[in-house]
Amino acid sequence: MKALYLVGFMGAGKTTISEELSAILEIPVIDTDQYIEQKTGRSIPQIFEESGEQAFRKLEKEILKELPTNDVIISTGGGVFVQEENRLWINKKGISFYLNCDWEELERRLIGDTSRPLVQKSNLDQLQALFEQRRPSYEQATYTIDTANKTIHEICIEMKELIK
Ligand SMILES: Nc1ncnc2c1ncn2[C@@H]1O[C@H](COP(=O)(O)OP(=O)(O)OP(=O)(O)O)[C@@H](O)[C@H]1O
Ligand SMILES: O=C(O)C1=C[C@@H](O)[C@@H](O)[C@H](O)C1
Ligand SMILES: [Mg+2]
Repeated sequence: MKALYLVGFMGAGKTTISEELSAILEIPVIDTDQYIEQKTGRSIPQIFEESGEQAFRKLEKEILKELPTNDVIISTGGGVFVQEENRLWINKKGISFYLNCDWEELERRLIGDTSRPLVQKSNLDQLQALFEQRRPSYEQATYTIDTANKTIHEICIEMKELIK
């Protein structure tokens, strides 16, 4: 089976859902953020701080092409699918799922977060503007999954039905 890529904004549930989907489908999962941290030995906030966002975007682009493209679930960082080159790669090599979540819910999940550099440096209006700016990119995924009022398990079953 082609790789399944989960895409969407910070807090949409990519990491959480990919872990449950991995257990249901019995295929491994790779989280691009965790992969970059392991590969570089640095945390994402550290990479942003020491090398800047552009260096992080370059790393994302590089590692995407190192990852397997069969029998795997890839949970992408929130900015991966925004870069056109990455989008083209993902949609050519695999099946992408946009986890669509309304802004009010994302805001609730992101308030107080200390692990995401873009949340640290932006106020809520700026984050919402970034979300709106990125939305047309996310909408180019193979499938859009509306996650509102659904449990993680329900979302995974919906995804499973789409690929069977
Ligand atoms: N369907 C859901 N119902 C309830 N809580 C959820 C749901 N999906 C995600 N969450 C919660 O939202 C939070 C953010 O989820 P997660 O870290 O998986 O987002 P992400 O999309 O991987 O973000 P990032 O792009 O920053 O890596 C977690 O606390 C998770 O438990
Ligand atoms: O949406 C983004 O640009 C990001 C999302 C996270 O997954 C991390 O990749 C990082 O914090 C940047
Ligand atoms: Mg994540």
